Amino acid sequence: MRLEPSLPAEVLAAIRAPFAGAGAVLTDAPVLQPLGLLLDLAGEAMRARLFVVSGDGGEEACLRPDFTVAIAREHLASDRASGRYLYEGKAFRVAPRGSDRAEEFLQIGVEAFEAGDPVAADAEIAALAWAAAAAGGRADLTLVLGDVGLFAAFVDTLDLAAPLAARLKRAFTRPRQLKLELEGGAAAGPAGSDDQGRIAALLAGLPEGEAAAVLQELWSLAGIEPVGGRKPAEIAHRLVERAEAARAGRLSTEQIEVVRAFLAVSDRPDVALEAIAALAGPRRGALELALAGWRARLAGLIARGVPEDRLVLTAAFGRAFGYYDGYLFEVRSAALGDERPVAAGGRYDGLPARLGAARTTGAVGCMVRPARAYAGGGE
Ligand SMILES: N[C@@H](Cc1c[nH]c[nH+]1)C(=O)O
Repeated sequence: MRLEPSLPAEVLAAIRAPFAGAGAVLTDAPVLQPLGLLLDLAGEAMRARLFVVSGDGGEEACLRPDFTVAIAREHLASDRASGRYLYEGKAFRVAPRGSDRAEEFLQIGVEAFEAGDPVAADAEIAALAWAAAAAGGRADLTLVLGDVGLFAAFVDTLDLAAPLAARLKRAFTRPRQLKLELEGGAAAGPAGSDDQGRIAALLAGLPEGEAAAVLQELWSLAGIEPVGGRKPAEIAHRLVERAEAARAGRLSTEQIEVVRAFLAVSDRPDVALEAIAALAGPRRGALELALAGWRARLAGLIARGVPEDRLVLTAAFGRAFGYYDGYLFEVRSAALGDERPVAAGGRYDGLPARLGAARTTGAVGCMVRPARAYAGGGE
């Protein structure tokens, strides 16, 4: 496993210092995490990056690729209504093929599970990440901001049929699906004329239980049985979904153009927000609200000392972690490039509920990678 280059103790102390003022409790989290859960919550895109560990007979595990899910689990187990946690420890990710990235690396971070003004907390957390990253001495940093929710709010302005809007929103975090939607091609929604499309359309008219029974009957009539594959109920469910997607239709050429224009927005935040507002369709209410939130968030960031000329808002910005559901960001160094963020974070309000939390608060956090922040280092 490739290690990071070490950094001078005083630099590490300087990078750590901003976290000391965050009012968080120092917490430890298990290095081993349940593999299935991590894939569910961190996203399939993480699979290739996980070190999988198998013990004797036990549940399959992986080395923590980051701390967010691990700390959220600790928070839930503590049964506290709210909490703010500080962590410092190693995380582990398989380096992409051909890259010389460290696979075992230090992260310092904070995760906050708190009610209260989310926009203010967003600004506080991103400013914290910025301060820690900048303490490493690099003069070439930018704070790239994005928002998983902004795309959804934008799609809602377009007045699309509900199933099409839902499909498009889901595609935001799935680049291949999004490409299909924006090519307007046959593959975006399955066509109704191929064989699968016909069966799907027929089954979609039935309750799912009955649709599954029909499939079973078809198989026994034909004297076949699918081997080792999915159960009839699951197949029926998928076919019904396909039929619904097909009925939802596709984006028109004009709509494709507007969505493309939205996704191409990447600029100084005030300019980006203007551009997005100008692209909005007739139902702009929800988007206006989101844009107002962004103005407040940006004002908060600047008030907390992040230089305005280092901010970029990128509408299409996403991260490989699947748990984000609001604003998210990376602090990047021009010397290290886009693939090696120095710090990162964002909001993931939905994660605690997905972990089984009965009561939930907001959830937001960030981490810094000291070895990358260190101006004299190379990782
Ligand atoms: N865990 C994320 C950063 C983060 C912390 N909290 C939310 N996001 C990472 O390693 O990139």
